[in-house]
Amino acid sequence: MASFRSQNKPPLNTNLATSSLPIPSMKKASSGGNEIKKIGNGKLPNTSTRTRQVSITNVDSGSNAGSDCSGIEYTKEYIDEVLNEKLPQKNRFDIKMKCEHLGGRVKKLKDCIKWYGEVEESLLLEQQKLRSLVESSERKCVETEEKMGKRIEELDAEIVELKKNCACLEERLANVESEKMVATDALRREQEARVAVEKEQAALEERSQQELRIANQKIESLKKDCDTYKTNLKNSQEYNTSLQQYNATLQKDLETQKINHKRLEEEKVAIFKDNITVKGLYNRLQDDLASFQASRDEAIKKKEALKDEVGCLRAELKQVKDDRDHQQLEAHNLMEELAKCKEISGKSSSECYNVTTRLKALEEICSSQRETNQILQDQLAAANEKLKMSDMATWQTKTEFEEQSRLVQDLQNRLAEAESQILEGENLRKKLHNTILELKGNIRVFCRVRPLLPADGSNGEASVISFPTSAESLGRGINLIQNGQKHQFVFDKMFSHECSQQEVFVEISQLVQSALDGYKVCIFAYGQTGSGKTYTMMGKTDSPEQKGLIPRSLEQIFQSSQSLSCQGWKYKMQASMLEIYNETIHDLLSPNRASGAGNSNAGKTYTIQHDASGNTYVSDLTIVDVSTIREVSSLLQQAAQSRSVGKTRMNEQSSRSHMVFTLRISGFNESTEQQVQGVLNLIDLAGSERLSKSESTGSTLRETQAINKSLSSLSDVIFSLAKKEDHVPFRNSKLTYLLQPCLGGNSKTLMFVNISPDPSSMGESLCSLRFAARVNACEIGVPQRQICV
Ligand SMILES: Nc1ncnc2c1ncn2[C@@H]1O[C@H](COP(=O)(O)OP(=O)(O)OP(=O)(O)O)[C@@H](O)[C@H]1O
Repeated sequence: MASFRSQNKPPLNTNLATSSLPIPSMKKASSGGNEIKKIGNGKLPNTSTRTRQVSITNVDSGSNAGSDCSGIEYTKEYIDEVLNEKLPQKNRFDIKMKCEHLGGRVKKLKDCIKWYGEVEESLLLEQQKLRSLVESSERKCVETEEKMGKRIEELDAEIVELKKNCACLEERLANVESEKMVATDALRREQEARVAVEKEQAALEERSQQELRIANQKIESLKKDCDTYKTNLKNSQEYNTSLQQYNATLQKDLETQKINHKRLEEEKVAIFKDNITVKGLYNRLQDDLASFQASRDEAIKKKEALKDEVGCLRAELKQVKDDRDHQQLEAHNLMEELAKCKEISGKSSSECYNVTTRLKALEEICSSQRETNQILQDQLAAANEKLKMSDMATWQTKTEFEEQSRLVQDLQNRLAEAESQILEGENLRKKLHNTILELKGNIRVFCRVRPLLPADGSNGEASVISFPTSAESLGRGINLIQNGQKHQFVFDKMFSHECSQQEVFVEISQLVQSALDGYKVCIFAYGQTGSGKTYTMMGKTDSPEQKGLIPRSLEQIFQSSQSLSCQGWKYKMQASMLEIYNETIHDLLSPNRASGAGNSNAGKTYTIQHDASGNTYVSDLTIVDVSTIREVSSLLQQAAQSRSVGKTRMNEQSSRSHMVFTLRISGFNESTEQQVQGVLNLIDLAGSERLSKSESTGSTLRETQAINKSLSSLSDVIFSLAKKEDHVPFRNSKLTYLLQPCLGGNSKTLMFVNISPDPSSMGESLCSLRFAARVNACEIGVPQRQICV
């Protein structure tokens, strides 16, 4: 500040110096011939107390023109001298001299006055200049002060800032100092430790010297042993080679097991078909048997009726015979009576007539009785014939029935045998399937390429996807050509565009079956939008051939649970369905949603929780008990209607959310008291897509961003698992947190990567395939069965 002031202060003395009036010096005037002596103290007369010097040399010489005062310095002493100058005594009375003397003095004084006038004038001028200088200086001073004020304010602010910084630095200093103290402590401790270590080192060195000596001795002995070791090493190498061979054999065994597995699968399918045929035959025979039994019962009934009829006829016949006998007896009596009458001809003719009439009547009755008897005899014969026939039919039916029963028994035995074979095969299948999964220890990946659609706008000729035919990647590989460069990928299974929904399902049916055996199973479909994820998972429910994996899996689960009931298994199943839309969970089975009340589940938290045994729960989610495929189908329909679907440039009916279907299966075996807890998670992910390609805007853009974010969280989790990092970022998105138990290790997980064959989608297809290849290489551990006895 001080220096600033000094820099900006106007140089006041500069002007004064140039215009300074020197005090008259004691020089002698060069002209005028008057000798001037030093007078007074060299100061101006009382007019000024200033010590400024007045010099005649600085007065304009022009102003002294006509006077002879140039070169004279008019000091006070000089004026006093002129004033006090006395006339010389000798000329006191000389008037002329006196006049001359006075004239000279007057002239000197006049010169002096003139000089002073000029000096005054110049001083006034000087004063004016100085005033204007002072004013300008004052103005400058004011300006400078203003500037300085502003600067002071700025500097004050800077000071405040600096003070803050200072406080901050002080704080840091304090921290640093405390750290320094800690470090000093640590250093001290380290130094102590170092001293201790040094001591120890010294002791160790001593000991090591000793040990070195011993070691040298040992080396000697070891050298001897070395030869022995070399021999052992050779043996070990041979052993290693044999182990490698054994490993190769195991690999071959695994391959054989796989082939066996496949064969068993085929056998199982054949047995299943046989079983179905036998069951059909059995059912037909059962129907036949039932109809035979019915006809036998009918025949027995008929026989009984006929027997009754024959009994009746026999009773009737007996009655008729009795009547006839009675009539014959009566006729006989009458005949005897007639004979007696004829003998007694003396009796009246009228009596005779009566007897004759009665006889005739009796004969008539008798003949009619005979006719009736004949009819009854015929009827009886016919009834006997019928009975005979009926007996024969009954015997025939009985024989047929016995034959059928034998056949049924035979079929039942065959069925039981087939079922036990199926059971054995099933157990073997489970064992092989689990062994394969344990050997693989990773997420399995199946790839599916959808057919070209008219909407793709490309023709098949421009095909950029091909399937290798080499032995090792047949049915597993896919080649993709982009910009003339070929990219090759191999997965666990490859489904070309020609594969039907049933062919795809056959490959996952064992996995689905594992859910009934108490495993956690997770199947999810990944791929760009419009690549066929929803088609693969849900399919077209209105067409039986195009049903997707979800309905087919559920059908299989219900069928198997029914067939396992003969082994004592009873299952309870609970279904739930949710979607994750814009990082928010929505309950797809909520009654409010179904009733079209929109998302009126406000207040529901839907938080994801995992328990200690790796089961996942979502609070407030609707869970429905299901026991038939029909119930589940209606739930699937309800959920499909509730799901958030939109139209993008890439897909007319694009799923804008991740849909998760969960079926919890609790099984209990009454005979073995075994209990299993399986979970089947079937997930249709939202499509990955590039913002630029999808041309999304507004809310669709937000949806797309949310989808891409959660899919990128999924890939972060997968890559973190692949790198076996300590921290896996499961909590970065709702999707990954929900799938944590499936991705984290103890479940059987399968990913479908869906690919579009459209050449314009090759960029996305390549990204999807690369991601899938990383997923396939990701080891997540061995799945565990949830079982308790
Ligand atoms: N294997 C296939 N056979 C016949 N048509 C298929 C097949 N896969 C997909 N499609 C058809 O392709 C179209 C898009 O399929 P889909 O809706 O399943 O794709 P997506 O991957 O689920 O899309 P988004 O992620 O947008 O929901 C549908 O019309 C579907 O019927």
